[in-house]
Amino acid sequence: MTTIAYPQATAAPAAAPQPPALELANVTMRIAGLTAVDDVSFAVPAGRIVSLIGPNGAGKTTTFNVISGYMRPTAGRVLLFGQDVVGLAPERISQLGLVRSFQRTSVFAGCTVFDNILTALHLRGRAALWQTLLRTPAFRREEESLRRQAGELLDFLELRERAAEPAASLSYGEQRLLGVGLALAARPRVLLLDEPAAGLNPSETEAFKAMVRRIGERGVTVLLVEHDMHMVMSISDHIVVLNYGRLIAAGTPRAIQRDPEVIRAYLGSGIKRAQA
Ligand SMILES: Nc1ncnc2c1ncn2[C@@H]1O[C@H](COP(=O)(O)OP(=O)(O)OP(=O)(O)O)[C@@H](O)[C@H]1O
Repeated sequence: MTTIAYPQATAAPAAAPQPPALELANVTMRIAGLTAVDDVSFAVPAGRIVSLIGPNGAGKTTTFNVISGYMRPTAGRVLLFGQDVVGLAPERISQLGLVRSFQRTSVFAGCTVFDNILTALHLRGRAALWQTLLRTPAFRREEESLRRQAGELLDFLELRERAAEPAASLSYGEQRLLGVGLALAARPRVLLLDEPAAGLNPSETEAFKAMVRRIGERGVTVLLVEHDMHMVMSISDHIVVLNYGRLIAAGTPRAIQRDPEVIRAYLGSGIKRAQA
């Protein structure tokens, strides 16, 4: 089990130890005779930004699928704040606070940017169907509150100016930001981001990096799969490296950039770019 050493926050001596936000313990996933994830263990402490990197086919997406409940691992445990979530449906895991934002944009293109966020917030709303249908005072109060939250979320995403426009009119980068906004509307405690920088131009990547940092500052734990090493090295508190399904290294960005096995397996000649 790879233990990730973080500087300890000062805590009262008697405080009960907090479980990590997410922990994988000896997770193995065999698919059609191939071991896509091979006895992988790592922990993601609450409130940190951790990246999962490795060459194509290393098992990153499969690991995400196992964590989020889309695949049941052949062996091992996945603990969300100490609770084993193996065998739970993805929707249940999402209700427990682990939300995944997909590689492909998933916005409702024909709706306005505001309505996209409002709809996503409604999915987590508390009003019962009968309250919604009858438009009871409780429903109207909740609607007002959700509209206010949608505005706040758009401020957070720096998309408020585009609120009234159809999502389809956003640039690709803005659509990716909105896609993360939809995931944030589910109020995640842990957010999984699958290649958020794929296809973004450099300025869009910068905007995305800033947003991931802001998400982390709000106390949301982030686990990121990403090939853009500039992004990974600049925003991660910690990095976990997979190769052929096995964990080959885990450490700070600085340590990972100097790890001979990681350089050999993945960073290779890209190391200079990653350090730049
Ligand atoms: N549904 C599947 N059926 C068969 N093989 C699969 C399936 N999903 C993943 N694999 C195999 O498992 C291995 C790990 O794939 P995975 O997609 O998890 O890697 P990855 O690190 O996410 O790669 P990439 O960076 O290219 O997205 C690969 O050899 C892949 O071909």
